[in-house]
Amino acid sequence: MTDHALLLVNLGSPASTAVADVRRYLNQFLMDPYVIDLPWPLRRLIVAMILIKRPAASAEAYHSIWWEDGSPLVVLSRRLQARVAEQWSEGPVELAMRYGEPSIDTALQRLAKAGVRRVTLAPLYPQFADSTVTTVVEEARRVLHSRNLPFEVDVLPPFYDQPEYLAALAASAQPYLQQGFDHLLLSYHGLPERHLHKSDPTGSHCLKGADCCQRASGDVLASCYRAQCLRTSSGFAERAGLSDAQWSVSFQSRLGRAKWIEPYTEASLEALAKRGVKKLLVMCPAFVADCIETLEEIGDRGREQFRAAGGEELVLVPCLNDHPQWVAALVSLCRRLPRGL
Ligand SMILES: C=CC1=C(C)c2cc3[nH]c(cc4nc(cc5[nH]c(cc1n2)c(C)c5CCC(=O)O)C(CCC(=O)O)=C4C)c(C)c3C=C
Ligand SMILES: [Fe+2]
Ligand SMILES: [Fe+2]
Repeated sequence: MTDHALLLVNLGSPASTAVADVRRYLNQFLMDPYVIDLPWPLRRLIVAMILIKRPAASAEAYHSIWWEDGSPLVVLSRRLQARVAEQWSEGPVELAMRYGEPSIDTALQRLAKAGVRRVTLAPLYPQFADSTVTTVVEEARRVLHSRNLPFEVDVLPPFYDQPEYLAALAASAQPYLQQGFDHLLLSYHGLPERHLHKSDPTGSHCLKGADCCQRASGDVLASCYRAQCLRTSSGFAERAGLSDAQWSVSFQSRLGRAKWIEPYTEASLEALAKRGVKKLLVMCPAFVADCIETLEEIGDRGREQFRAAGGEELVLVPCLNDHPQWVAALVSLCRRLPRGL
């Protein structure tokens, strides 16, 4: 069978580090109602305000991490696509970005031209969030409908607790853990608390007690990003042979004034340094490819914050990128887990 395609989808990056390109990208990203989940007029107003200063600041940050062949996130996702294509014998492997290029629309049209019959859509996010997974699925649904594409489509669900994924994460971190360290911080992309309340199907879970995410199960666990981050963390720590005292979890990349899920990475970096941690490892398991949020926010600014608070060395553990065990895990997950769209 060679007519079963795989469509890998990551978040996307600006086309270049020019302020105009960063503004265009941020506008598309932040106007997504799954990202800023407010009624259109209010969202338009807030995004217009963000777009006054942020494009220039973000362009500078992108410039500091940009590679000769483009955005790290896009370059690394392309490498992953190439490695996965070597193992996916069922059909073509395409890559799309939710924002910017190549779009989901372009990729699905390419697959239609290639004559595929079935598409497995793989959002490259281990943990569920409306702002990542749902928006990818809904955009694919919109394109399929508006272009009347004839595919059978299934979707890789979040794989935050899947053994292949956790084993790949542990294998990729192993060389760094072996170097010795005082503490490991698992820093995940943050989310506004409001998003967690919205996705909670019971209306009774989420942030109402200190350990609510730790105790989550069933439908609640399936929709709670924070709970899934905690599961990834404990699953990873168990496989890596870490004791509870050796690691902790935090959430980075806050934007705006709303309350985001805690603890915040900035506060954790400072608290760990003040507690006497000298050598800190940081992993970012919400991202499967290194990007501005890992390289610049943690690798540059986070390192400075940690040192300013008295820490000595912050080592950023690379994301899974195109690690061979991750490539094999992703192929295996895409064969084993997908459910109908
Ligand atoms: C309301 C704002 C945002 C939400 C919600 C959000 C969720 C979210 N994002 C990722 C993954 C990535 N985000 C990236 C960059 C980025 N994220 C936001 C805002 C929200 N993200 C902004 C404004 C930016 C742009 C950079 C900046 O100006 O600071 C990236 C990196 C993209 C790159 O080009 O490198 C990723 C990846 C997840 C996983 C997530 C929810 C869990
Ligand atoms: Fe983000
Ligand atoms: Fe929760």
